[in-house]
Amino acid sequence: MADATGSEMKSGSFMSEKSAKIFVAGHRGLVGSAIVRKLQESGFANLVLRTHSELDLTSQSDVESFFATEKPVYVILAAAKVGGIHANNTYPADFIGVNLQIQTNVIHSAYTHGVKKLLFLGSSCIYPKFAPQPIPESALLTGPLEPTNEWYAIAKIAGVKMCQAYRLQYKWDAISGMPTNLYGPNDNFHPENSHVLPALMRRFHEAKANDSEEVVVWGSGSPLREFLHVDDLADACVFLMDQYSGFEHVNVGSGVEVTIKELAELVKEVVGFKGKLVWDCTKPDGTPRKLMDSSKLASLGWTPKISIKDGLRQTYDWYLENVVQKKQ
Ligand SMILES: NC(=O)C1=CN([C@@H]2O[C@H](COP(=O)(O)OP(=O)(O)OC[C@H]3O[C@@H](n4cnc5c(N)ncnc54)[C@H](OP(=O)(O)O)[C@@H]3O)[C@@H](O)[C@H]2O)C=CC1
Ligand SMILES: C[C@H]1O[C@H](OP(=O)(O)OP(=O)(O)OC[C@H]2O[C@@H](n3cnc4c(=O)[nH]c(N)nc43)[C@H](O)[C@@H]2O)[C@@H](O)[C@@H](O)C1=O
Repeated sequence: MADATGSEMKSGSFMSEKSAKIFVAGHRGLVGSAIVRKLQESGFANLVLRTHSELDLTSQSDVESFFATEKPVYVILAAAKVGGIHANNTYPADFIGVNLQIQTNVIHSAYTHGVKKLLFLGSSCIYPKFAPQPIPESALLTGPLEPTNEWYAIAKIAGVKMCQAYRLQYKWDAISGMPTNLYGPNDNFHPENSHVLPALMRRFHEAKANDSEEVVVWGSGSPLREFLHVDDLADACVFLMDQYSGFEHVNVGSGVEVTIKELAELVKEVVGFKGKLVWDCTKPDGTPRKLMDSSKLASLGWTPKISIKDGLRQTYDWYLENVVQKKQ
């Protein structure tokens, strides 16, 4: 039965529909590739996948014809313009414009072509810069955003609201998950445009390989960040597809936060770099802290499994095998 927010609280059908056609948008990215691995491991055999060059999700007409032809039953939207603090700060028009286009096209066409359920992925940056910690879902739109990523955050907030609006008006099952900072296989290791964890992994690796004495790390080292391995996130996404059909977005975090200085020391140890760290305080720190309150997801029955130490080792092994060795 639907409640006042249009939420059908019945659940549990996704896992029993292993042959249903599922469109994972962004399947070659960090998150999309982990979701594909998880779905395949769980026995889903009818995935429909398109690379960016096969289907540009910013094109409304191409997205429309894709949905009209393929008619997927479920959609997981993991395609977006994504980057770290520098990329967000440097390309604000792309971060707001491309993300609004992708999510508007996919959400609207999915609804129009009879998709049964859609999962939209936002980010912890939707919350105010000085939100209460840990940040509950109810903190959304209660204060000003962090300026380094407000353009991206506004697009993501619009995505959450679009899912809620379609649920209210059409009783359509669109849900949103808000992941914390993620890492793992298929991350973006670009030296400037990536997130902190892959950026440092690459910088320490290259410094070790070149016998450099020091590595530059951005900012003061004092900001706190919560990291979740992407395989845990993928597991949570499948769990939400199966078990959650509510109006409100759901935080997906690990509950474990470290300072950027602690993170740098951890990555340095995993990589085996023996030199020193130099802090570049001309670079922005961004938000001081963004620990998510993931108690709602825990009360639904999901908790993460991968510790940051294990996750870092696994990611560094993946980086050595798939990035370093392939270049040689
Ligand atoms: N990484 C993180 O720490 C976090 C990520 N998230 C969210 O998770 C989702 C996935 O992020 P993540 O996997 O890290 O990002 P990635 O950059 O690793 O992957 C994004 C994917 O989207 C595809 N894509 C981008 N633009 C288009 C387009 N116009 N048409 C078709 N495909 C496109 C990319 O293809 P191509 O590379 O070929 O352009 C890529 O495969 C995003 O919604 C992001 O906001 C949330 C919190 C933290
Ligand atoms: C997931 C989230 O990611 C972004 O927000 P962020 O958490 O601030 O992202 P970040 O990983 O880039 O930085 C985290 C911290 O780390 C410091 N830092 C040190 N050295 C490097 C470094 O070499 N690269 C980067 N990128 N940061 C560095 C950096 O100065 C900052 O203090 C959003 O824009 C948005 O995309 C979003 O939703």
